[in-house]
Amino acid sequence: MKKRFWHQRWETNHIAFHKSNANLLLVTHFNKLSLAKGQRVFVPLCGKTVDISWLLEKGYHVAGIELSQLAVKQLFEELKMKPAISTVGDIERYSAKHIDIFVGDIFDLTGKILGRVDAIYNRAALVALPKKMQNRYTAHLINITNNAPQLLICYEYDQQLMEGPPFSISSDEIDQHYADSYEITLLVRSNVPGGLKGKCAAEEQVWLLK
Ligand SMILES: C[S@@+](CC[C@H](N)C(=O)[O-])C[C@H]1O[C@@H](n2cnc3c(N)ncnc32)[C@H](O)[C@@H]1O
Repeated sequence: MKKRFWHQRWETNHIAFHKSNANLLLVTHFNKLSLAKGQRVFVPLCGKTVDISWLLEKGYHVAGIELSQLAVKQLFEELKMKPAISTVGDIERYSAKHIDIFVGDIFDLTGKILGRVDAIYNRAALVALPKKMQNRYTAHLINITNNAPQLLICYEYDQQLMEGPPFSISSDEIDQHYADSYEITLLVRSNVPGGLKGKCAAEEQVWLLK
């Protein structure tokens, strides 16, 4: 996906991926990461997800990265927080109490800029990237977070029936991306009611990578 694609999505408010309630799979399975309050959760490709608000309410600190400055401005408005804005290299950082959101391309984000990460919440992120970017993304994420444990939410469906995003990720692909770095557990696999985008049968899967 070209960066322009995502900027246009935000500019035209074409953001069906954005949900108004915290993701039920996050709420149900986040405790499997065994984090203590005050630990820092990284939300890659975060958009303005209300999952960030849920994490903050539960007492976690949050870091995120998002390409669209518009999305990040809306996120802080909706959180009713006034961020301090600074620039580090090609990246802007919007910071407020217990939250740092970086604005820019995740591939420009280094481990040093990101800082400590205790866990990753990876929803609508890996599946948002085309196949040819996925290897680079998963390796980069492991590198900049020092192999932090992850809660990863993916879809699996017949990619011939629908174009992404979201893209389909098979169990074999999960193994290819993560088996060298993590112990992989499939927490849940369930059918998407009505199919993905109402178009094709799909499964949603939650993976715990520790
Ligand atoms: C499908 S949306 C998901 C947003 C969020 N995770 C959620 O659950 O609502 C994918 C997001 O990734 C952002 N994005 C795409 N490519 C990116 C990149 N290379 N670096 C940072 N963000 C990116 C897009 O702007 C978009 O907001």
